[in-house]
Amino acid sequence: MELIPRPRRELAPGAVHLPDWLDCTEQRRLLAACREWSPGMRHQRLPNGGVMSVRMVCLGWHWAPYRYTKVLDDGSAVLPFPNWLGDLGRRAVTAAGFAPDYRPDIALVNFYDADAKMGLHQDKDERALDPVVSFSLGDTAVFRFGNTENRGRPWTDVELRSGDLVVFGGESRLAYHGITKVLPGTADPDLGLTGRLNITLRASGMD
Ligand SMILES: O=C(O)CCC(=O)C(=O)O
Ligand SMILES: [Fe+2]
Repeated sequence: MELIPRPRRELAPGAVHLPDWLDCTEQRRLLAACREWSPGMRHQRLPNGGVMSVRMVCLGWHWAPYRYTKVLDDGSAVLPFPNWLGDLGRRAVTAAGFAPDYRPDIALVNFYDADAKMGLHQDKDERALDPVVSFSLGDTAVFRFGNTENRGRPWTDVELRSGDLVVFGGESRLAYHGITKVLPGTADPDLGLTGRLNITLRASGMD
């Protein structure tokens, strides 16, 4: 928690940053769940031959760049998307000012070590255009939120700290965004996480 509270901020129309949205108890609960999911974390190989620096595990639908599947490459089934995470997602979109009838069925759980980044990209493999919800835990990271046209400016850089919520939907649903750097050692030692976790929720629009 911050000594001086950071204000809620619109990053672009339809994109909102709510600092310290998860309290310490909720952060711990989410971290404990991530630890249960973490044995499935992998560095994803991209079709262009690159390998992502984050380690990722998916719930509900597996993101096999750049499409969603129910089965992983090794033939195992994707982990289930828990109801409580959907409830948390509904609370999050409501807090951000979006309609509460949100039914996310995908979570991407990303782990960033000190050197991991995520290049600017659009979340555009979903068939639905419901908002994306993002929760951050652990080390602070610099989140770049751009525009829907291309990877260039205008963009806004914002620090995401443990407990922060970002929701982007509406006109910003297909905006380019990414993580330019993690600030190692910035996590509250009491949380007990070295590195950063980010959990994004999406609605697939698929059965
Ligand atoms: O780590 C973040 O804050 C962003 C993650 C992200 O953009 C994604 O998983 O698509
Ligand atoms: Fe994304």
